[in-house]
Amino acid sequence: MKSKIVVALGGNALGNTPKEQLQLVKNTAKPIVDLIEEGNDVIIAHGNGPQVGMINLAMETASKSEAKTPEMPFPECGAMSQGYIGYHLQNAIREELLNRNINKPVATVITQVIVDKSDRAFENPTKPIGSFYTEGEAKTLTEQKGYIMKEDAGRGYRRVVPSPKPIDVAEKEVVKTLVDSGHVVITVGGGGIPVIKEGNSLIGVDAVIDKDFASEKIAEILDADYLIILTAVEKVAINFGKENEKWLDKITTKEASEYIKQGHFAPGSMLPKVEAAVEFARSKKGRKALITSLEKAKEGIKGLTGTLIID
Ligand SMILES: Nc1ncnc2c1ncn2[C@@H]1O[C@H](COP(=O)(O)OP(=O)(O)O)[C@@H](O)[C@H]1O
Ligand SMILES: NC(=O)OP(=O)(O)O
Repeated sequence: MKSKIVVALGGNALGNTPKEQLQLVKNTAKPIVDLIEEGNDVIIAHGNGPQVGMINLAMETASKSEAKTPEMPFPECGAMSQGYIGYHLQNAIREELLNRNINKPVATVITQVIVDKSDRAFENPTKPIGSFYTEGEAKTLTEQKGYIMKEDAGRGYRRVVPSPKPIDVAEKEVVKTLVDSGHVVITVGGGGIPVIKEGNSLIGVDAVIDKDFASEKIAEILDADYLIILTAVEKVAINFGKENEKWLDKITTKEASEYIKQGHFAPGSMLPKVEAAVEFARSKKGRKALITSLEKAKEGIKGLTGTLIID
């Protein structure tokens, strides 16, 4: 049966450098085109943590160097990350479609996502961006650049920025029109460029929206049947990494909420995925969310693997 599917791509779908990304998106395009080939309408969202951090640091370093390039505001760095990732992704998907003789246009929509300027997240930066650093390097970055650095799920230190919740998608009508006319759309890249609404103006703010929450928002707006969050693990686990680790096949939103309360999911990594999945599955009868790996997406949608979250 044909479904409308929002696919959220994690860090492993894109890598950390332009060279790595250009290579990795070729693989990323395959499971996406598998879903399209089976007749589904597919909308693609993706993260931008490493990329927006890289762009911001590079622009800041260049502006303070002898080159004296203009200072680049943070929201513009977010927009650059959407364009750069979208460019690679749309070309890879276009090529994979053509290789399978599927004639479908692919486009990236530069997407702004409206946030609340009084969101408490602005007072408590939590979203990791950029590269990983040692504790010593992190201290130096705080001293030299004033960055707030935090330990990221046992993987090293990263800069953190505020991560407000998405309220609405400014370009939603454009995205709907494109999807309804059979186009493959890449949208809410990096969670969308965070903006606040002031009268008729949309004003960019220094933040990074979590792509799992933004993907959930656009999936609701588009009345999608499925939210598929693709990451580095095939399934979600309770007691992750412990002796009594248990991989989950199918859970209800009630069970998932209980596991969230018990602290089974790492903040900034698995927690937003499970929270977004629960929100989507609860938003309308029949909606389902699936968390699985990029490689297993095709099997996952057939119900053969992954963690399915239903209400
Ligand atoms: N309970 C859990 N079950 C499975 N994976 C978990 C869990 N808690 C933390 N993780 C880790 O979270 C990672 C996914 O988060 P992350 O790498 O930040 O996501 P993204 O794919 O969006 O970049 C997994 O690869 C895994 O290492
Ligand atoms: N914007 C965002 O959520 O990026 P990551 O998935 O790379 O953290």
